[in-house]
Amino acid sequence: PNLATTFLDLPLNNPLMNASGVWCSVGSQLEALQESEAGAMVTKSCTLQPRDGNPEPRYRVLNGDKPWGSINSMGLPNEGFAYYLRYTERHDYESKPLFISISGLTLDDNLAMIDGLKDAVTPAILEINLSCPNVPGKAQLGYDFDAMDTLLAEVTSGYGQRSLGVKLPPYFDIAHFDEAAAILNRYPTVAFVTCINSIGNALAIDIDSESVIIKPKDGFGGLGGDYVLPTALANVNAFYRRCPEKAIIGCGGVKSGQEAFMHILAGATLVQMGTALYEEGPGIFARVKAELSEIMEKKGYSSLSQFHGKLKTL
Ligand SMILES: O=C(O)c1[nH]c(=O)[nH]c(=O)c1I
Repeated sequence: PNLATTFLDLPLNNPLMNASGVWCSVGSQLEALQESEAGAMVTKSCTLQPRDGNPEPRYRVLNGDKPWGSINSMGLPNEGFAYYLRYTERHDYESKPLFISISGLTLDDNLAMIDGLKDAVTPAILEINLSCPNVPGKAQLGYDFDAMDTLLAEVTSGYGQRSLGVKLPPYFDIAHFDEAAAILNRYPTVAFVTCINSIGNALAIDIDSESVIIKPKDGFGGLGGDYVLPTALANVNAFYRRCPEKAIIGCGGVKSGQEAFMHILAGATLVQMGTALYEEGPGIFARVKAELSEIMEKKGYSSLSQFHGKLKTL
């Protein structure tokens, strides 16, 4: 089977990539992704200035030996926009496409980063993060539809005719799928939607210590991993159905070829891995590629397009 695909007219050897935030904050990690079997890669969401982020412990896998997922409240630690812009200038675009993720603390910061990017001669693809759940005092833009609309109006005009994408939080209500999609569909240069970011503000408890397990925010943090797969699949399919002109990138609960296959069936063109990559490292891409290929072989599919978005209903 052939795992090759295209995204915004760019060729990819396979649909797998990292989720922003995982294994992509510093040069050594970015180089490891560059060397890995990932079909594409994305940088850690950045702010205009470097940030330390929240106090540790701020990431934990949940339920010890049999982890069902992760909880994190990193707090947007990153090396600052200039660092990632420099990486976009030294990335090997022949080997795989690069996405750059921005998550400005203010609209002005987002516009300043957009300004820095729009003149850059790099073919990096912009993914704007509207869904960081862990910056104390900063509500998620993805849950404030007016603010999201205003940001998209400003950002798309600042970015001109260049295509870009948004990283959305999970929604849990059909009316919210409808409203978010209606906003996105008013911005034709928003060429893709990445669903989902972590399920925000979950709480993990350790009964031996009778305590929370991460330090920031009294233990509240974003949930990833197996826990979020059904919600991720729903968001991928909801936006796939509602935004026929846009590509969907699936993220959430992918740890093997099985979940990658589900995301593609639900409408994802590319598939991101976060928690599973954090735990296994960049070798995961070769493993999941092989697993996805094996599933396709068994089902008699020779290309992704033969089942992409072809989820059946009853
Ligand atoms: O806490 C983080 O840094 C973080 N953590 C997440 O789970 N999603 C995000 O978008 C971000 I910016």
